[in-house]
Amino acid sequence: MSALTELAAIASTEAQKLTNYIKSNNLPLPSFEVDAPGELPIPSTDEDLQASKIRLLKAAQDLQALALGPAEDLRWKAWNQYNDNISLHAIMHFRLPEAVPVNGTATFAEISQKTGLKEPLVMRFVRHAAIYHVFKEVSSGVVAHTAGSVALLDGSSVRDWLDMTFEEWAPASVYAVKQLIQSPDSGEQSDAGFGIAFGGQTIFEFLAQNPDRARVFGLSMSNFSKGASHKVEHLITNYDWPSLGESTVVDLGGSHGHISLAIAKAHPKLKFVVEDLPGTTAQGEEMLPAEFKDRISFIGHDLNQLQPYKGADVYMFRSVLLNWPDKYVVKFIKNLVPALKPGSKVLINEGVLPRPGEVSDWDYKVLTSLDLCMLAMFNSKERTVEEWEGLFKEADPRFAFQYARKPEGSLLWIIEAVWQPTESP
Ligand SMILES: C[S@@+](CC[C@H](N)C(=O)[O-])C[C@H]1O[C@@H](n2cnc3c(N)ncnc32)[C@H](O)[C@@H]1O
Repeated sequence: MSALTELAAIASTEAQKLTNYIKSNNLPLPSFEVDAPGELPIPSTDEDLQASKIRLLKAAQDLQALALGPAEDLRWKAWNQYNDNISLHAIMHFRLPEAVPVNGTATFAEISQKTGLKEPLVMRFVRHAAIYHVFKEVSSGVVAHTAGSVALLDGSSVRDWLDMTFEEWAPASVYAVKQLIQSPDSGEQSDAGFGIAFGGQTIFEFLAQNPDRARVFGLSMSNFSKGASHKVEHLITNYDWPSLGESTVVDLGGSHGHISLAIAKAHPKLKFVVEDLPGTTAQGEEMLPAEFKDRISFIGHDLNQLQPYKGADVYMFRSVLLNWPDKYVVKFIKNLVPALKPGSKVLINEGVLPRPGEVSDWDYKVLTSLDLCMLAMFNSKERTVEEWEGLFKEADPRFAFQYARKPEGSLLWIIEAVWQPTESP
């Protein structure tokens, strides 16, 4: 068997297995049509089916690479990644999805009239995006939605993510390598690719001055936390919250408070203090449902300053420290010390960089690309377990590192250290 036929056989076997499950459970089959399911309808808890899906994805990706050969594969990968995004970015920015009725059609001229984008440009963007099933041209010049274009409608979960990717993350990635040439030894966020693209600002300085973009960033984080690998449920069910009783948890870099809110719903005895930069916490306060106002409060706080809330039981960093170079992570942990009481826990819920083969191919791809994204955006990185442990030691040897474990299906690990001031010098 050639590698090509072997991969095709794997793809066929796995696709059949997934289809059998979907059919035997009378679930909707995946398609590009407007009424297609939002995701492959297989349970996130079924490891066997999830592994099957990952083998299918890997086989499909490798098939394309082999069918093209190495030079052409690289040529088109690099080229398409940039150009595909032009049509998608334009479709999002000029709100083309809103200009087409979900179960009807609109002409290029009608879309142009509603969006203000010139008709020839509407045609170019729609025809290009339709290649990857975002819209379809049902007859010449007449456009209908697909599952992909519906996913971009206002209020959909992926829209903010794409918005943030196009507006902030993509320009940063273009300059990632330039940063390594200009300032290879820098330990500063402001030197990252983002800084080169945005006049020396860090993303957080930029967001502080652009509340509209801060809102999109916050919503993206909240949506990301709903994706299978970053679901907050992994943290809710795999950390021993019940043993804390009536405790207070400080959620550092807690954005609009969506993580605290989700944990608060599941564990009614806990109280939360969400800390973030003042603009973000002000937005979070506005968005907080009234029934949680007695259990969730907000403090505008810069991680660079000493921790203002003293004596909490848990200080939690979730998806925060990966944004910072090592010296800042050490500083942020040190800044907690004067506020800690013996037994206070520092809980970290962040990615851990695995070695090749330690996690599925899909997870490995997500984590390594997140690692590079951290480089471009923040001059930072994803870390190994040993690196996490080392950062606590460097911050203060009186932290007792407890464990780092990965909940099943989650890309975010649960890492805990306890403040034990009497046990070490
Ligand atoms: C990647 S988001 C994570 C949000 C949330 N914890 C989650 O899991 O979805 C990082 C957060 O850190 C906040 N942040 C960045 N710099 C900060 C600083 N100097 N002080 C406090 N928070 C900061 C950002 O505003 C943002 O909300």
